[in-house]
Amino acid sequence: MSTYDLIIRNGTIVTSFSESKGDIAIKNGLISEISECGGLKGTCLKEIDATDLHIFPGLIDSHVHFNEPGRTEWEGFSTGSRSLAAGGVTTFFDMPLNSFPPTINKEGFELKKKLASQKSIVDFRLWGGLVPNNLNDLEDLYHCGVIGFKAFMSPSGIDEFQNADDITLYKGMEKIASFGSILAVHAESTVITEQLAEQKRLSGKKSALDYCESRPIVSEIEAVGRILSFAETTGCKVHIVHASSSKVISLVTKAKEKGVDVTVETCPHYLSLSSDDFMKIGPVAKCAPPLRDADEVEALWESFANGEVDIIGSDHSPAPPAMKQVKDNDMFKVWGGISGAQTTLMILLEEGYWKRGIPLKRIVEATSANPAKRFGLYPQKGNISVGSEADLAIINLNQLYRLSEEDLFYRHPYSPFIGRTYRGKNVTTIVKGKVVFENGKISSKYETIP
Ligand SMILES: NC(=O)NC(NC(N)=O)C(=O)[O-]
Ligand SMILES: [Zn+2]
Ligand SMILES: [Zn+2]
Repeated sequence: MSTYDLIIRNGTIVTSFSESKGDIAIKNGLISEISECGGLKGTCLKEIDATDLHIFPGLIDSHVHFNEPGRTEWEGFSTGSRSLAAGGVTTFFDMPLNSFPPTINKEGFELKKKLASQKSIVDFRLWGGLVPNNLNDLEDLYHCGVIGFKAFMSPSGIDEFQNADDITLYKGMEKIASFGSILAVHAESTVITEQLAEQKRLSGKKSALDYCESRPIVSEIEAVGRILSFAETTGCKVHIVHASSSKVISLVTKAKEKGVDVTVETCPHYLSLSSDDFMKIGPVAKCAPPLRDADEVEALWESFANGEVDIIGSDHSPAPPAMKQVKDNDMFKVWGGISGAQTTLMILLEEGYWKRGIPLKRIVEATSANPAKRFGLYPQKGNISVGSEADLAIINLNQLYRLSEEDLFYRHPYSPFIGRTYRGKNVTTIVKGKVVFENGKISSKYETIP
């Protein structure tokens, strides 16, 4: 008779391609058996009854800014990873900024890796940066094991992480293609956004609406078109992050049809908040690209439903509260970034599954299977199958609750979603077989923040 570390019984197991009831046995951090309910024979150290609950592969959040080292007071791996665990996320990919130093060379990578290994309670990978003057560091970063490279096409808001000019992009992409790696891009046009911002400044216009108008959808379309042409020429794999509009997504779809190796991410905030919400909620909802109007939000859901959105990432990019407050009535001066690491799944369940009838399989695909596939982690991650890592989120789809500040594990517990009501809550999170979140709490072993 087998002995297991953990058995989860009677849950509905959801993957990107199937949904069925069953039991899951875990040993040494891996899924060692899956059977029909009641079919598992053997003993175990711990058992979880998942009757009436759904089991998803743990989410993979391929886009967070935890800002450690250097700006740990903005977030950090301890608080950031706990918020992910609460939200059912079992792996994150940390962006190469806004940490100091940024992850643009081997030293920066090793330092961040050490800190994340000590402090994170979920699994992680690190992005490397492509910035002007670090072309000679890309190969080292690749050998360090970066999950991919990230570049900005417009200013990042952080002096030590400069946006890449076209030559840096093009040459960087030639190199990245030579290793078979991938470039993720923040695609907004510097020319368009800076000219429009300057016009607003000269006419004294600084409201939330003015900020949105200074970063129109066409600015994303122009930048995405440019990066796609570089991708076609260099053969470099490209991943467009935080597309705010279905118009950007369809540009990517057309490029895929032409054979360009490109994928696209959008974020829960673009799917659940509009520019009108931004006017009402204020600076906590400021991000770049900005929130769009309600018709755009609906069109983005269409792109999500029909599979054109490959990946959902949170783009969790917090800052200290003082930087998220309006000073001099000027929205342009507020830090651009939304805190969303903890809320991805609940938003997709409420707004997608419950309100718009999006199948759970599609949600699993965009939050887990696709990021695992795109970044070379599938099927060890992103799936529930024998031999895959036991990264799981156990979800009560019917649990109704109102999000409050006390629910948030962030270093600074603000969020544009506070006060909203959601159906569907992650109740237990398992990372490589270890229960890190249970019954609405971080497991006692991980409670103390280092
Ligand atoms: N420096 C940042 O963290 N920027 C982020 N800020 C946003 N999206 O508002 C981003 O991903 O571009
Ligand atoms: Zn960005
Ligand atoms: Zn980001």
